[in-house]
Amino acid sequence: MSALPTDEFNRGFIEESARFIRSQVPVAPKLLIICGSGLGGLADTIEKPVTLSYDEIPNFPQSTVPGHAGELIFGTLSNVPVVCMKGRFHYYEGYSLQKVTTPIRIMQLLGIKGLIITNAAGGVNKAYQVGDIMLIKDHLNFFAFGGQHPLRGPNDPQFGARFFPMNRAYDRALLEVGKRAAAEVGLANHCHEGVYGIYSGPNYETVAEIKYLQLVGVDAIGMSTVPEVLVAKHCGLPVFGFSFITNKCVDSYEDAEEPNHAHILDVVQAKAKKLKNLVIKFVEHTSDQWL
Ligand SMILES: O=P(O)(O)O[C@H]1O[C@H](CO)[C@@H](O)[C@H]1O
Ligand SMILES: Nc1nc2[nH]cnc2c(=O)[nH]1
Repeated sequence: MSALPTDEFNRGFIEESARFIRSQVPVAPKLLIICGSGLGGLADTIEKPVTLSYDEIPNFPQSTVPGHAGELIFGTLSNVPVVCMKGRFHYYEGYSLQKVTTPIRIMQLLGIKGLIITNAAGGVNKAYQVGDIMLIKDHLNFFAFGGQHPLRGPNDPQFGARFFPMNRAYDRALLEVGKRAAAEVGLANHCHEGVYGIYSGPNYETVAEIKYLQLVGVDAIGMSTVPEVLVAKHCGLPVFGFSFITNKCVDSYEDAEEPNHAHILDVVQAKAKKLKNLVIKFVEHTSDQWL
């Protein structure tokens, strides 16, 4: 059995980060937006931005992946105080799942009331096209089937209960708002509802793995999101999430296409404006809920 990283279970460790952030930013955020690979541009829409670099914050992990700048952007969107994480952490970077998810707990201590989570993902569902978005209605946590969990270890009841439900992890009402917002920004014909699956990475999937994912009902595959959603749900935060489909997963040995991170970042860039508009509309429609 692997050793537990004890500092990450220590509330004082997280409180120290929260205290530092409080001393630097004038307004406490109500909503956390996590930007997926290449999606950091979502933060450009924030008004009166205040930037904190991850390396200034005590105990905060550092971004190591291209397309993840490593900055927190505080400000407002539709009058809602928000914080945008331009850069998230992944298990394949070498972080424990506890470390991957500490930002959620830090932000909860700062007073956030909800989470918007985004990612770049491969389209497993054959109907999905590059450039589509998938509103996340559920996930398949392959890590948990293997006994890997960010909440493994001592439970801190001040954050949440040891045993907690996940069957409504992706808020149904927020998902409906997301659908409406997508239609309003011209994405109706490129918008799906589906199941996100987590794969550890850092490699992309084999053909056999993609065929397996198709069989078990995964619509989009990535290397993130699930640990953060687990910790958000544990501490009672409503979650809205979407995947941006950056590549079609290869499910045939005859297909010579290969996924590539630089190309994935380019694909996100090409659709950046629409995705920003989607987030703006979503926050506009839900602002009352966070204030
Ligand atoms: O999930 P995000 O952070 O968007 O990134 C996705 O893109 C990277 C692979 O290209 C992986 O990190 C995968 O998880
Ligand atoms: N695991 C995985 N992550 C991705 N992120 C973006 N595309 C992909 C993909 O095809 N597979």
